[in-house]
Amino acid sequence: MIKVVLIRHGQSVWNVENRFTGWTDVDLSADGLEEARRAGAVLKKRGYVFDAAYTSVLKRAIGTLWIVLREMDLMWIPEHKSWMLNERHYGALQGLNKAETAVRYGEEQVRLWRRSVHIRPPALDRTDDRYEASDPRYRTLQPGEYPLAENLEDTERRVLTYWQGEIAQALSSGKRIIVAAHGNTLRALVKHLDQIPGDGIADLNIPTGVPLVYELDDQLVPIRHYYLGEDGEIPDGTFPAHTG
Ligand SMILES: O=C(O)[C@@H](CO)OP(=O)(O)O
Repeated sequence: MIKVVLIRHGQSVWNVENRFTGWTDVDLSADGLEEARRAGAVLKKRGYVFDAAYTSVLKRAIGTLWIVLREMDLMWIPEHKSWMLNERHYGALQGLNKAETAVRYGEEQVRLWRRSVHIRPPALDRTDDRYEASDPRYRTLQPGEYPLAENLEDTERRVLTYWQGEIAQALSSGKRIIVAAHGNTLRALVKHLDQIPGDGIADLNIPTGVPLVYELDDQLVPIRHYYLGEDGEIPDGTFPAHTG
């Protein structure tokens, strides 16, 4: 049986400020640092060991991974970073306060921007300071590949390209893997693994800093999944919806 551990980064400073974050590279909050430390301690206590780690090029996910690996005394394992595991690009909403945006555009519009699989948030303009295509970390993107705004389907496409090209192969070759990523990146991955059609994923909110374990068969089809807390396995659905 194959196991993969997914973990959403710990709470970020923009989760606290309730801002649309996307590809903005914000730090973990004090609580987020502590969530990551606890996650590492829980994984160690439960006997988990990893051979390799995968994360995005954003410091809230990288930092979470580093803290987890430090707690587990596994800082030496190979780490693979890719923009394909970045959070969903939130376009021109990045930086705006979610509650203020709901007052301005209406709750329903904001719900669609946040949770619809098909609707994209307003696009970023290429002249906007938040358009960071020239940042060195994005130099491997092809011309036009840097997103101006993504819906969940767009995110799912790139996450699955990376999953199938890199992570699935590592899992199939027997490597024990942890993936430290983001709320919507992991929702996209869960949508794929559990074959959740259409907008069925809309109500799934993955909590920050809690290991989510997927047990998979040889074909990487899920057998079962659960969160890992201080007292052991926590069935999915017992976490309150996360709004950050
Ligand atoms: O702002 C974001 O990038 C994400 C994750 O925090 O938010 P949401 O839950 O609205 O998709």
